[in-house]
Amino acid sequence: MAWRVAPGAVARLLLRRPAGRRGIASCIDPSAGLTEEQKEFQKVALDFASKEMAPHMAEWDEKEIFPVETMRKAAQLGFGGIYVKPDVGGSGLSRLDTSIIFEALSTGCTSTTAYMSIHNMCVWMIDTFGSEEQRCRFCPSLCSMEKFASYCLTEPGSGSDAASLLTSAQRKGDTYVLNGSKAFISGGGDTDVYVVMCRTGGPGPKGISCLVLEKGTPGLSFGKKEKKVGWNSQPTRAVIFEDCVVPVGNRLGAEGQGFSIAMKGLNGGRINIASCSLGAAHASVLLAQEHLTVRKQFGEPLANNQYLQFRLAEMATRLVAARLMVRNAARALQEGREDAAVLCSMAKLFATDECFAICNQALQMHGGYGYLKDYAVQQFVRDIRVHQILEGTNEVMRMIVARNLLQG
Ligand SMILES: CC(C)(COP(=O)(O)OP(=O)(O)OC[C@H]1O[C@@H](n2cnc3c(N)ncnc32)[C@H](O)[C@@H]1OP(=O)(O)O)[C@@H](O)C(=O)NCCC(=O)NCCSC(=O)C1=CCCCC1
Repeated sequence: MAWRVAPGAVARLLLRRPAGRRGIASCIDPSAGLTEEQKEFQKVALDFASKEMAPHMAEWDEKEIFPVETMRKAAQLGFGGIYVKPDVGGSGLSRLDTSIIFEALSTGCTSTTAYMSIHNMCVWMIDTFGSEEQRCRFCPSLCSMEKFASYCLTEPGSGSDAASLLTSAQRKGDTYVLNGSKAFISGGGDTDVYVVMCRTGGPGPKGISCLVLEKGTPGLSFGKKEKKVGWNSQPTRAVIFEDCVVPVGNRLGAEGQGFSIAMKGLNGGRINIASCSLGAAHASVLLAQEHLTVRKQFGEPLANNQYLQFRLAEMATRLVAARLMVRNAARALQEGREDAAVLCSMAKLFATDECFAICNQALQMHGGYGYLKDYAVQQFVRDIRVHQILEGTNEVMRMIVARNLLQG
């Protein structure tokens, strides 16, 4: 019997309405408890993921294709500025709605959806902290994904210790002169708009400002395309600034507000990335479910093996727990609660760790087949591994939670 699974296997599983035994809704159904409206756009996102993304995810990964046209199609559905205000082209949806959409899209291609989440974070930052003129200048073409954005915080010498960044912006009349470099920039080189955290004042967080740069600015250049374990449908490059002249009118917020803007962007970013992990884990559970049912060993389906049944039950339980954490944090952020930033960190920590474990277990259940590129499960494992590292490592997430508990 041929076991090889066509690249469209995930799409086929996604299109099947998730159902448990005897027609009772599956316990991992992501639409459980949602409003009718949320179920509606979740369905739109799942359909898009299964028809427009899942059939191509292996090719985008293999050939390192940044699927610009597919993302533009997604933007026509409102996914280019999901939590951006409607007057500048956004969809004006809530953080919870956003999480539901990213979870659904990620089942079709986690790497592409993760880039879209970063893009959405950048547009939200401009929408929220920009002047009317800046909002009108940048947001419409970003929401439609005619243009793409990159978030530039990390530097070769500052990762977790983000407030020690060195890229400098020296004020000269109505302009800043920008010098320095950024590392690991998603979309870098292929995107049009760069949201850059840089130093306009003294050391520490209060000396940081946020500038928006456009591709084509003299002195703006890019490093080589990095070779990565996953996230291959989005390019990653260093971004280099050599005497880049940026108008003062491109600064978001006041001088010294940049670190706060960057962190507020990341609060949402962290639950968005966690949502992408949920999608990958959901798809992996579906793949494992199917494999256990179809694959026979010792004369019977693997699904009859109690050890594997227990592992599958654990995977489903961890998925549902992670989803609850993410949705709880999304609600807290939407309500502007004081504990929102810490809850976002807890959700990012829990969901990205748990979902990686789920995907990895799904791969294990596939035996040797799980290690073959013909099977989608390995791509979900490779794509979400990095979610434990970026938008704040999970060690930094633990630090944020511990600080909250011990320092008030
Ligand atoms: C938590 C952290 C380690 C911060 O520590 P310090 O002790 O230096 O700063 P501290 O004294 O805690 O704070 C300064 C001001 O900042 C406000 N604020 C902090 N967090 C937040 C927050 N979450 N929300 C709102 N405000 C925040 C804080 O209140 C304070 O302001 P105040 O003085 O009170 O007015 C921070 O640096 C961090 O988090 N690192 C991870 C970086 C990190 O996450 N990269 C990821 C880079 S992006 C990335 O990886 C990507 C990859 C793929 C593409 C997309 C991006």
